[in-house]
Amino acid sequence: MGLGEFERIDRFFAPLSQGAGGAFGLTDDAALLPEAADGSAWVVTVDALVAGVHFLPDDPPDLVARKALRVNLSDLAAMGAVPYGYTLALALPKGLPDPESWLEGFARGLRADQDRYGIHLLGGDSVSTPGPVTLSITAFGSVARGGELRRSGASVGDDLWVSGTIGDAALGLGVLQGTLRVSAADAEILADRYRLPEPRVALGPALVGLATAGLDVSDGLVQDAGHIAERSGVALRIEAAAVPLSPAVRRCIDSSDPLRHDALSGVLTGGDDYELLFAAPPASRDRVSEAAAAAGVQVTRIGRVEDGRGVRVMAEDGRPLQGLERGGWNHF
Ligand SMILES: Nc1ncnc2c1ncn2[C@@H]1O[C@H](COP(=O)(O)OP(=O)(O)O)[C@@H](O)[C@H]1O
Ligand SMILES: Cc1ncc(C[n+]2csc(CCOP(=O)(O)OP(=O)(O)O)c2C)c(N)n1
Ligand SMILES: [Mg+2]
Ligand SMILES: [Mg+2]
Ligand SMILES: [Mg+2]
Repeated sequence: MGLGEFERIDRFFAPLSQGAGGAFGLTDDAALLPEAADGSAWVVTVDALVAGVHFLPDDPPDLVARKALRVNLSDLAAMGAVPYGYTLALALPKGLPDPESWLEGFARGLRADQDRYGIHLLGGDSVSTPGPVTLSITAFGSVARGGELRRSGASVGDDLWVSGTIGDAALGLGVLQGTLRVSAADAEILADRYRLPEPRVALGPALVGLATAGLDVSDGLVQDAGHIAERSGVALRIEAAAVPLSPAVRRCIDSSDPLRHDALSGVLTGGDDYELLFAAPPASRDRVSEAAAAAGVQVTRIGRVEDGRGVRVMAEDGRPLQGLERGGWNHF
């Protein structure tokens, strides 16, 4: 006989709440959040992940756990918030072959990233499902009141910046699904970036007071840029050639048929990047660079904010890049 619901909570989850007094060791009906620090506000976000939709059904459970946590930490960073803790709702298929070893790996992944990001599990729910593994994490963080980074606020003349590199994860998914062939070394690099995003937890808070608008790129650079454009009531112009690419992604693009834009459009619209896209005035360039250097993150200027509406991605010849109609992921 395997472990029941409450033994599973005791064994795998309660230890992850140690250190957060308000979690009561996961023995009560709900958790208490402490008072927000003076002048700070709580920030809360939730993202759900479904096997076969957000991760591959046979992805290792520790990486599933860490990805679920990290995509939420990415949304906190996008608001300029410092992470505090999280709750977890987990639905496991009754027919999962070895649920205890899956849970052991899953909890190990949570532990690794809790330690890395200095956060704790505050509570959750454990249920069974006739469907695929499904989980939802709600993450809490804090930001100086009024300092939160919104999608609105970009002004004509601002620079448009992005952190890290774009497209690795989307091409990594293609590699894992067998639709993209690359060298074994590049396959590993790209697949790793798909399975384990790097939320920009230090950069986000460092942009408070510098960025005029921002978000994290989850659905695809072009589509997510569209959210800033819409909420700010401006147009965004992106120079495709300026978008930062890792060497592995550059090799994919260089080896794809120059008459087709498959690899490049996959990069610009594929999503799963979890990089920060933000606007800031040209007068702040040096301070943005210093903030990024202090956060240990590369940032690149990829365009600017203009009068108008929508997103225009320009090719090197100065004409709009074609084939980006589907700007990113849409669930429905
Ligand atoms: N089912 C829902 N109920 C309430 N709010 C939702 C729901 N789905 C999305 N939202 C809200 O809509 C906005 C856009 O959501 P989403 O595209 O998921 O943002 P993100 O890409 O940052 O996760 C967010 O403010 C989110 O909180
Ligand atoms: C197996 C698999 N297929 C496809 C994708 C691509 N994909 C699925 S959802 C998504 C967008 C991000 O997920 P969403 O639920 O929209 O997160 P949010 O924008 O709310 O942060 C992408 C790019 C994937 N990550 N994994
Ligand atoms: Mg979301
Ligand atoms: Mg987001
Ligand atoms: Mg989305």
